[in-house]
Amino acid sequence: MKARSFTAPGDGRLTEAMKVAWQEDGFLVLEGYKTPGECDALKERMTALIDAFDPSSVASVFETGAQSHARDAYFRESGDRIRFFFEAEAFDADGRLIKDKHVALNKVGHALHDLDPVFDAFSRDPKLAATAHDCGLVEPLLAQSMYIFKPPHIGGEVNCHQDSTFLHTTPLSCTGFWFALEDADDSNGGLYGVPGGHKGRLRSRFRYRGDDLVMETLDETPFEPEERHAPLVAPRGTLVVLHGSVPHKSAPNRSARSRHAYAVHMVDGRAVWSADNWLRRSDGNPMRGF
Ligand SMILES: O=C(O)CCC(=O)C(=O)O
Ligand SMILES: [Fe+2]
Repeated sequence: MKARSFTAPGDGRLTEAMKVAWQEDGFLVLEGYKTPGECDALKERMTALIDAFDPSSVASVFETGAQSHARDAYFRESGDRIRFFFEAEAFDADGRLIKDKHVALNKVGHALHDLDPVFDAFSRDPKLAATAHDCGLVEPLLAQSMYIFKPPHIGGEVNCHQDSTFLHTTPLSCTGFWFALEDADDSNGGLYGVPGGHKGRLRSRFRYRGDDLVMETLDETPFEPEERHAPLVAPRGTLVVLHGSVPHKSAPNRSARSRHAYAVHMVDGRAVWSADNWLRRSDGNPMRGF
């Protein structure tokens, strides 16, 4: 069954019905949160960033082969930079890029919100500060941002996960703010979430153990079966708020339509940030709020 959705509040403040849905479901679908013009401006800005990006400048990073040190470092250092990650199917068996770069990327991350003025303004919208507050973040800090492409035909699946796995605090506080920049549904790799699944335990943590990045199991309980996953149908402009413990995923995109989205993940400044999180920022460059 499709998840419940609401018309976005003009000022970002949640109504009582929205607060109830957020508490019960662990996600909140707010249609029309951003205008078509705001969505298009962000897409145009990303097009310009890709125009300026030369894939051959990072060729070593995308060489195929099981363990690429360059690829690993490119990812690890991306916490306070703007870096470009390709779809696996954008390369042929010899590791040559066989798609135009504009339809070959999986995502760009993870500090667009700090480093690019257009993304900064989209992310630090006062309306979003009000929504973040009403979703329980008392001192919201913008931890990471990702532009997610789900390109036509080759857009990869995102396996079921909880976002607190990747951005851990004590107590847990990670909250995702995912914006559909294009219509997203079950025909083009749209999102799915488990209503009420945020009441379950955090299953794992992706963290440093010494110099290694590891996936540590915290709880063996499997994620809910397929039939418990509701499509989070999101027309362009929709904001989907995701509780850090709610299991969610997205399907591959085999359609001819792309499915661009932009996600900002926040944590609460009152919670203690886990120093062994994968996401690291250079010294003297702390996470900031609104
Ligand atoms: O856009 C997707 O496919 C996945 C997004 C996601 O998992 C997130 O924003 O937390
Ligand atoms: Fe996620």
